[in-house]
Amino acid sequence: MPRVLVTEPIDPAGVAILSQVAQVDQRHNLTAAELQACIGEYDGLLVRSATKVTQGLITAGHNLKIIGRAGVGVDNIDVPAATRQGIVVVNSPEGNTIAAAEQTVALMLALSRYIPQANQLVKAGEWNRKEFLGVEVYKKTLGIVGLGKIGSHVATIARAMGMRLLAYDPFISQERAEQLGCSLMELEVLFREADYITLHIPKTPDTTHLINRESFKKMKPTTRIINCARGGLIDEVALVDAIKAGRIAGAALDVFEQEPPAGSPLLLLGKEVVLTPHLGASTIEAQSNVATDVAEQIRDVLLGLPARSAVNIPGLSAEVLTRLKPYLELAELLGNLAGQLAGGRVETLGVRLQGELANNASQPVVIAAIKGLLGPALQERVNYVNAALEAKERGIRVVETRDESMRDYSGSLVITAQGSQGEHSVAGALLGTGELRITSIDGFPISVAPTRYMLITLHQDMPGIIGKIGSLLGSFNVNIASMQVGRKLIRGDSVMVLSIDDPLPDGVVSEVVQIQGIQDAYVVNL
Ligand SMILES: NC(=O)c1ccc[n+]([C@@H]2O[C@H](COP(=O)([O-])OP(=O)(O)OC[C@H]3O[C@@H](n4cnc5c(N)ncnc54)[C@H](O)[C@@H]3O)[C@@H](O)[C@H]2O)c1
Ligand SMILES: O=C(O)CC[C@@H](O)C(=O)O
Repeated sequence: MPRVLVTEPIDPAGVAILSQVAQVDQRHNLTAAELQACIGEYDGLLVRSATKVTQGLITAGHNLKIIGRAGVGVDNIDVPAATRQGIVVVNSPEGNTIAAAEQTVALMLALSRYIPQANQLVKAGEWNRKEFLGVEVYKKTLGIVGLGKIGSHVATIARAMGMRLLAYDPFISQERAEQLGCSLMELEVLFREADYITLHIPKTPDTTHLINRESFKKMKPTTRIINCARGGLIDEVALVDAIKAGRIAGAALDVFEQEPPAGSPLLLLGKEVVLTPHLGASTIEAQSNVATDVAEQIRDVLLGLPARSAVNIPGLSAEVLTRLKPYLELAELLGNLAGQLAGGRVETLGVRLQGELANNASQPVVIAAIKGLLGPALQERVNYVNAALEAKERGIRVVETRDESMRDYSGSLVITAQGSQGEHSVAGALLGTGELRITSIDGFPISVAPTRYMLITLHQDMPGIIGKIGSLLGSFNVNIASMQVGRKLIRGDSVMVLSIDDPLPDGVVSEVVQIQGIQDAYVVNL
């Protein structure tokens, strides 16, 4: 039974799902060294935001097939390292959207009305009403940075509270922003106009310290900032200075550059700041959603099924996968065959999708062809996660073309491998029964069911040549299961495909190419 390690508390619903297919170990307080020492025993790893899934941990996780993040942000996971190792990384892109948006609005109101500080004083027996004269959000301007799932929901709530909405998101259309009642604008303008600024973007090298010392200079002294997205989007030292200097009015933070923010000067500020310990996703509903979502994907991947929200492999719905699955097998087979015919180093892989395939999601088919090409060299180290990266790192150019008009089969594929020893192309299709057929080799039409061992020759079509090959193989005790010849012209160049029952013994090919009329011969093991 596969083993899954869960390193942070998750909803029991997730554990129940994982337990259907795996032995689940919940070990929540492992140090980095302890985690490193035990990760090699596990097929799956499930984390939230606190576990740092570093390159070192991934390398030590040599049995890992999947890493699940019970939440949205995968910035605590070295996704490129996982991809290189062929490990699927999944998250729950929508499970905690509402929770994070509601926490944002709660922080905005708490900050405006000093609720945490007032609560603390009342509990301490004080009754001080003058200290807590707040501000209303009604008719104030909210600047939303990042109008994705959470930013959009914040916009919907804020609009209902009577706020004017500005947004900065270079990847969102004007039309979408208008639907949400937001005016899209440049960040500098948003800084100048907003009374509240809320961040809903991922942390990337581009967004780190997006809000910095210069940004605060552009804001109004009444501006309040909310960060319920990721620590590090705001330069915290500059933020503390800006608040102390009265350059802005305050900040509410759920996330920090370092979590927990031990020793941070933020902790010494007064009622201008409200701080929560990364609680954006901490609702019963969100935790149930994300745990279920991610556990289901881990279960599926361990069962050999696709993951619906993989961040490093194209996600496929079960319906699309059922339709594409035979074509993925075909693409892998043809990629493998073309690579073996080309021999040597392949520089360009051509993938031509024809007929109904040309209208389909092509990326998985292309990846399958690459996987087939690299399979003989990399064996099980290449999979759907890392195939494209492996090709890129080897400098293999992948060229995809489409031809919807090709109707000889409902869908067919032509894979061309061009490299140091020349170029070979193979085509294939599915029969109505779903069986795979190789339908041409180097443009010579054939119809061959692929088998494990094959001998393929390029030769001159002439009387007696088939007999000579048959006798030669017989003399090596090789049993021929089937044989087919494809030619364009009588007595012209032709291709012959022999399916054989066992691997071809050493030395056969060098004798085959001695036969008069044989131009080349290839041993293919699929
Ligand atoms: N505090 C929490 O517990 C908590 C919970 C959930 C999500 N989050 C975080 O909230 C953030 C947003 O999550 P989401 O689900 O809305 O993500 P999302 O992918 O739906 O939206 C992100 C948006 O940011 C935009 N964006 C990317 N780079 C940008 C840039 N440089 N400038 C402006 N916009 C940019 C994108 O176009 C996208 O619209 C993520 O960082 C996520 O990790 C935090
Ligand atoms: O695990 C959590 O509670 C935080 C999740 C949140 O940061 C996310 O990105 O989804």
